[in-house]
Amino acid sequence: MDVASSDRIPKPRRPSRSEAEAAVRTLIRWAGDDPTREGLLETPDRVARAYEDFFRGYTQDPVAILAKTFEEVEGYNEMVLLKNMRLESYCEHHIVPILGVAHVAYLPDKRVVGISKLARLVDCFGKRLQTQETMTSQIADTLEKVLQPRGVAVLIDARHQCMTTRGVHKTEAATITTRMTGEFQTNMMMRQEFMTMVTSTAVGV
Ligand SMILES: Nc1nc2c(ncn2[C@@H]2O[C@H](COP(=O)(O)OP(=O)(O)OP(=O)(O)O)[C@@H](O)[C@H]2O)c(=O)[nH]1
Ligand SMILES: [Zn+2]
Repeated sequence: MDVASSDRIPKPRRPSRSEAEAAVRTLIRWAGDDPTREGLLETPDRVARAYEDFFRGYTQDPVAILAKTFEEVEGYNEMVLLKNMRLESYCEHHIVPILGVAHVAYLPDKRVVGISKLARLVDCFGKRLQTQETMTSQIADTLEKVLQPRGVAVLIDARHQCMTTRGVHKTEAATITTRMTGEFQTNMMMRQEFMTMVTSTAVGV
């Protein structure tokens, strides 16, 4: 998949800050409250600022995040796994949080990337309106395209507040999605090693 086409940075005109705040006042009225009462007066401003935080991924370039790589790793060519990264995202159907963890691994082909960049990549796609399947694919496909490793594995384990605080109210239900490429797709042992490492409890101090 072409990463550029899957990186859905929105193209429509961005509304002004005052238009965004007016929209929040409309939603407050729709919810049944009065946006002119004291406790709600500053809420449109706060919500606009919160949206800048929730959706900061639209201002980030996922390819640029992975631009800097290193080759001086003494020929290290085993799996690199960053596991248990907190994932914060937002359901594109209901605009409520998707919260969970992401595990990202790759098999380097000469080049490695700074490990924090894997976390930045997860945030870049997470902090947007998403489905879990889409962001799982976007993370894996960007790593695949930019780093050109021997394989990529991504697993996301998350709870959708649209299923816990509304709708079917299945509080404990967690959704797991995976995307495997290269040797993780073709070599069952490699896939199994990834799954074992992800589920093992050992954590460095
Ligand atoms: N596949 C997928 N579905 C999602 C994700 N996030 C939310 N959904 C689902 O999107 C669907 C939207 O269904 P609709 O029938 O259009 O909306 P709805 O009436 O609000 O659905 P309910 O949640 O069943 O009340 C629901 O089944 C959600 O559970 C996601 O990341 N991936
Ligand atoms: Zn939802």
